[in-house]
Amino acid sequence: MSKADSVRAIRWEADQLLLLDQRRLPQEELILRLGDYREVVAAIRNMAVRGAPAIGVTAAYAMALAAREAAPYPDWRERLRGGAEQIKAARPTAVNLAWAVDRQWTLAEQMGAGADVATTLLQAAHDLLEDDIAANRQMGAFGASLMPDGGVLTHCNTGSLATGGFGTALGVIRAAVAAGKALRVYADETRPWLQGARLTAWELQKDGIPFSLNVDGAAAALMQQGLIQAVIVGADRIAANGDAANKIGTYALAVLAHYHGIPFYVAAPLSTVDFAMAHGAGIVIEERPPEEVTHCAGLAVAPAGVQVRNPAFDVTPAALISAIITERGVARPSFAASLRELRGA
Ligand SMILES: CSC[C@@H](O)[C@@H](O)C(=O)COP(=O)(O)O
Repeated sequence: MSKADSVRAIRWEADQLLLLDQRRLPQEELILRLGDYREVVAAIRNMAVRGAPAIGVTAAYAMALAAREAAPYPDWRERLRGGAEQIKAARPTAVNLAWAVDRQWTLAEQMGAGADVATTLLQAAHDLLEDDIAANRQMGAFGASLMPDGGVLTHCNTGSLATGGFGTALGVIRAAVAAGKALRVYADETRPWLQGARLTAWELQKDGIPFSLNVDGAAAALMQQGLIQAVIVGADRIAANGDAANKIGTYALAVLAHYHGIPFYVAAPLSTVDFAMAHGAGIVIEERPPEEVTHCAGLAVAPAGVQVRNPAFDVTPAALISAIITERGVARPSFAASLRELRGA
């Protein structure tokens, strides 16, 4: 496989959706071949594919598969609507999922009798994948100059694996390195799924970008030691006022960055902004199974029967965010007006 900035974790081949199984990385590059939208729903739910933009693109392909199944029947619209509801329910927090399903549904609804809904939705999914990569490259172009010569802390995985390709926050880091910035990445391991240790480290190593991996709890000490000059993360849903939901632990980093006077950046496409949601308090936070916390690689690390809280995301208040980097430019506080302007409303 080539450098990780061009890794394609989501592909369409021989009438099937191919997903690089992110649960198996970095040990194994296993490709899942899915021909039924229900299998795709399971892959989103069980984290074989994850990351907000990647989930959105995958959901668009799931809609194409559902359309292919429904198309021969006179009641294809009802069948497709049933599929759309299942796909939408796979995970609740990343707005890109519902956004992609709604886009595909609207397209299908507009089609007249005899139209080839399956082919149309498949082409729309291909377009969404290419648009996502283009958006990431644009974010990189807008965000590179914000990156310092120095330490950049990031959380979770926001790279090629979390998107159609290239990445959001990791895309900005890639673009900054390509532009000659002498930066070093500090990657949080990101408990409990270890997206930082397993996925971000895999991508950075493939690209030859200088980095080190740290446990999540080390972030404060790294900042105290003067090693971090900026924090950059992705987002799963950004409210209209700029409050941003992202992987659990992100809010803690924003508080720490504020205390240490370090800029805190969010990089996300405009499809991650939920303009219908006024504040972050309305964002539904996914609560995942307790075993993700009580077990590590199948081994129990906590006494049996303990009570667990396992929120997968938290919400960083807009007041702690220095800038939101999008494919149309950089939004600055106050974000409500700045984001609306970028959207073009
Ligand atoms: C470009 S990805 C942005 C976010 O989706 C990412 O930071 C994140 O929180 C992913 O969570 P995950 O639970 O791995 O899907």
